[in-house]
Amino acid sequence: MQKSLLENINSPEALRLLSQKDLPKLAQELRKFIINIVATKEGHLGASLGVVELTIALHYVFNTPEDQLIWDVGHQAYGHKILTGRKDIFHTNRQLGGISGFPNRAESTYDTFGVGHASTSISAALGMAIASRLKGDLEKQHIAVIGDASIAGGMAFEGLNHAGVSKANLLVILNDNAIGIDPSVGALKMYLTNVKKGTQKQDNIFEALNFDYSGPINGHDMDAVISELERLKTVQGPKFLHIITTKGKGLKQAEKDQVKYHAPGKFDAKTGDLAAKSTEIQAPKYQDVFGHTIVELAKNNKKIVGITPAMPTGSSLKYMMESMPDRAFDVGIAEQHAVTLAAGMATQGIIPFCNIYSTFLQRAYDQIIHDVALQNLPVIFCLDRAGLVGEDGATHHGVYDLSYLRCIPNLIIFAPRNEIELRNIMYTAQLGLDHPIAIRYPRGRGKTIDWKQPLSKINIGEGVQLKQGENCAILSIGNMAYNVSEAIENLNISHYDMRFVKPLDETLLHHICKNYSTIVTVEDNSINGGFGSAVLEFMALHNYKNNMKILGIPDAFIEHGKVTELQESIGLDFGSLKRFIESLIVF
Ligand SMILES: Cc1ncc(C[n+]2csc(CCOP(=O)(O)OP(=O)(O)O)c2C)c(N)n1
Ligand SMILES: CC(=O)[C@@H](O)[C@H](O)COP(=O)(O)O
Ligand SMILES: [Mg+2]
Repeated sequence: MQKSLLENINSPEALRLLSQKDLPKLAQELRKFIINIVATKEGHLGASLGVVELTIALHYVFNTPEDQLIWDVGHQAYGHKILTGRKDIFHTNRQLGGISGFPNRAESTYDTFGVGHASTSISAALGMAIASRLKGDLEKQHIAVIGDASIAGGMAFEGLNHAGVSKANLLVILNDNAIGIDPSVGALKMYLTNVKKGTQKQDNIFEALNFDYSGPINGHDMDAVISELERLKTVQGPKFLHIITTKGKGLKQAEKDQVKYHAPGKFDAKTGDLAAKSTEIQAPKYQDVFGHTIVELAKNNKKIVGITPAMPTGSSLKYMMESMPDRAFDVGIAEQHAVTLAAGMATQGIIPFCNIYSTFLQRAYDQIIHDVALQNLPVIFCLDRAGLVGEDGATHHGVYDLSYLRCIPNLIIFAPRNEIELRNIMYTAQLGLDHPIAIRYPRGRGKTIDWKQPLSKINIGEGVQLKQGENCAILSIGNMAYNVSEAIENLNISHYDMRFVKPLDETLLHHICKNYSTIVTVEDNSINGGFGSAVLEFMALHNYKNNMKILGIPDAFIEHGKVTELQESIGLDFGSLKRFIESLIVF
């Protein structure tokens, strides 16, 4: 039996002691290691498999961690983590208390920049490179590795634009596999395809931006990649290396179905086959309720269009893209553009459903205020993955939207407690509202098997009572209603689903404040400035002096883990809620 190379590699120093001819074998072992662990522990797969040779070559050629290596998004950095001292704990990836699924400065000196959101690497690497120059260090290398979908993001272009006129010692490596999570889109993708085919007629964009451009080269040819990196190491100023790779390289199914194997869930490490799906009838994912309902509504309302920035599969807008390709738009990783595009459409009487993950909408904050709300354009925002998302962790939890949206005039904010409410608010919004609306709903499955009920209109600003009791009133928002319902099942407590964070149901709130001495709000948003804060402001304005408690995401970044574990860790699971509520009540 041949000796394992990976077994003895616990740092890039050890890697650099290997002979270059052994590196392809190491690549094979690294792929196998990643596949074996992701098969059972889950996580992102295809992206890391695609950059195995590049990862080895980078740590082999450059003097990491002294040289600064920045991975864009970071979902492709599993090989990097394994080679930089985290092999033995890699099985804890994305689990509570385990290592993060993304590079994280707190975790390792090799993780030079925290990532998770796309298109940041060029700016960050340029910042580091300029800092090095200012400190008189002209030897240090700064390398940004960015994918073909992420380089189309506005921030990446801003970084390239600046870098091209700097003298910074920056190397941008474009890892071009022609796909993001879903196939890459847009004119830049067409340009890159033409470069690969050798049919590009115009000037090279990157050369035109003043970069020393090389490529495209085969990113799986270890010797070719190493030799080009060695050459680039000696070139000063901004450099651009274009490599071509295959997402999912080394696992047949992952190469074939690159969308599914971006993050495939559990699979058989030997065969690559996905784990069998449960045959039990399950409640739908919220994303699918959105995806099917928009198609249903759009069939009857020709003004409806759908917009997603690079998440057709994740948002399930793919159903509309398949059935109505002219009216559903994947605009690439371009949240800012998606919002203003929707605003432009709304000025012309179109009804845009702009679907963006809560965490990624943070990118488009000014556009929501300046382009949508200030002009009171009736854009319908569907904010998926609101609340705690689980294993993606701090970079991806959608726990700020209620706070950052609530202060914006004109905007209606609604959180459905279940699938039926999501359908009904989508129906209500497309009937025509005088304002923009943000509808925020969680990742994963709901609980309503029989969710496809006839559509009915929701009165804007109206909350509902779910349970009558005495002693205390619990006010929840969104699907936190489930945890609350379970927590108070055997308690004599009232429960209200307020539904709208804005406008608040003031009639209902006056009633609640007059009838209950203790009020508790429950939300899966930050306690700073969210739903509870809105209720508290109402109470202060009207001089109510009730005993008031706000439960939600504390003022801290929440790590990764299962949603139930994370809820437990911050007292939002039903057991903790029950204990908390019981402690408030004097029996
Ligand atoms: C701002 C932002 N929008 C969307 C996403 C979701 N997302 C994560 S990876 C990804 C695709 C990245 O594609 P690419 O850059 O080509 O890298 P690859 O997966 O092909 O290695 C997307 C859209 C994100 N992380 N950040
Ligand atoms: C890396 C990244 O940003 C995406 O791949 C994200 O992990 C997708 O999240 P969902 O699994 O919730 O679609
Ligand atoms: Mg790609």
